[in-house]
Amino acid sequence: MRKPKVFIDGEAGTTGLQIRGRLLGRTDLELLSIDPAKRKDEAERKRLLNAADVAVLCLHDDVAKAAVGLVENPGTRVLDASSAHRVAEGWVYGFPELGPGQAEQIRRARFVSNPGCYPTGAIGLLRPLVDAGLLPEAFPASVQGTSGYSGGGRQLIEAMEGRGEHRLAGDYRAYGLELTHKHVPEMTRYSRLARPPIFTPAVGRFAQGMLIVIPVHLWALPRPVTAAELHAALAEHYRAQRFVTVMPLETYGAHNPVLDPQALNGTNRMELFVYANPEREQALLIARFDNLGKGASGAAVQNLDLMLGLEGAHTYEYHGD
Ligand SMILES: NC(=O)C1=CN([C@@H]2O[C@H](COP(=O)(O)OP(=O)(O)OC[C@H]3O[C@@H](n4cnc5c(N)ncnc54)[C@H](OP(=O)(O)O)[C@@H]3O)[C@@H](O)[C@H]2O)C=CC1
Ligand SMILES: CC(=O)N[C@@H](CCC(=O)OP(=O)(O)O)C(=O)O
Repeated sequence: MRKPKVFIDGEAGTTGLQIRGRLLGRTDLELLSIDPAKRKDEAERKRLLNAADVAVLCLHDDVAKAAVGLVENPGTRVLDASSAHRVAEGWVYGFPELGPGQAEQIRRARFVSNPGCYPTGAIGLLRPLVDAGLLPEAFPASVQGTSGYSGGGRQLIEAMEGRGEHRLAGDYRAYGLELTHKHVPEMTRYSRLARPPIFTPAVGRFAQGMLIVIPVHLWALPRPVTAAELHAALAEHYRAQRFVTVMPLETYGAHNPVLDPQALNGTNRMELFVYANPEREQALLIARFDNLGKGASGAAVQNLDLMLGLEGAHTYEYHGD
């Protein structure tokens, strides 16, 4: 049987390498590789893009948009890891766990946009609660994100790992303070929020791993809702999902929990937590995952397999390249 051909445009970059590492050893597809000396040669990239059954774009937004313009073969499908097409007409959002029918849409789509890392956690927490009617569409969401520095791609990795004058000062930095981060449109749309959340990202001096924290003042909701109800709705939504686990409800006073953002590194898993303080009628929704796993490259290979009908026993874990 003919094996489907996959070309990773940008395979030498952070996301591309992690996708490649997850596909090495796979015998059910053929990886088309570009000669490293020609990796930015447009003619060679165009040839490979059009030779592929699925082209995976691991490029910055402007280059990804131009790459789609190079695809002339109607048989070539595109999976874009960049943020260029996440809310674009004609593209399916590659978060299979979003709701009923989403995985099927990804299976059939010609153009699939992989979600952003921060939105994966925010949408993963908010959308089931909005769908269940526990949070109103008008919920004034605040999304606090902490990422490992690989989320910033090669340039931030070099700045964090560099020496001397090339090394970025400080171990932690809040950014996106102008409140216009490029992930906000997809968070708003796919969480079904009426207004954009306030999104405050931060990056620390650790390579990989991510926490997304969303506070909920339960007392301020238009109708009474408990943290246990939020937890039950998330547990029900993700009951049959392999890669998203809803952890037991944590109630104030039980113990002093701490969360390590790096705990799921190398996996395609995401853990969702609900922490509750019933006395204060407050809850915290938290998502933990690897920004390069379920936040990018693990998710991309999960989507690739849906598009190719190859999903099965794969775990999408990264074992190096
Ligand atoms: N890192 C992450 O956690 C995530 C990244 N993404 C998205 O994935 C995309 C890739 O990001 P990331 O892998 O981090 O970025 P990197 O900068 O690490 O990789 C981008 C790659 O594209 C190459 N490139 C640049 N211009 C061209 C060109 N004209 N033709 C072919 N290749 C080119 C770069 O080469 P060179 O370095 O030599 O310029 C580099 O190898 C981005 O859109 C990013 O937003 C999405 C989710 C998470
Ligand atoms: C730490 C860091 O810089 N993170 C990146 C987001 C990484 C990511 O998800 O990339 P996409 O934009 O393609 O989704 C940022 O905030 O721009």
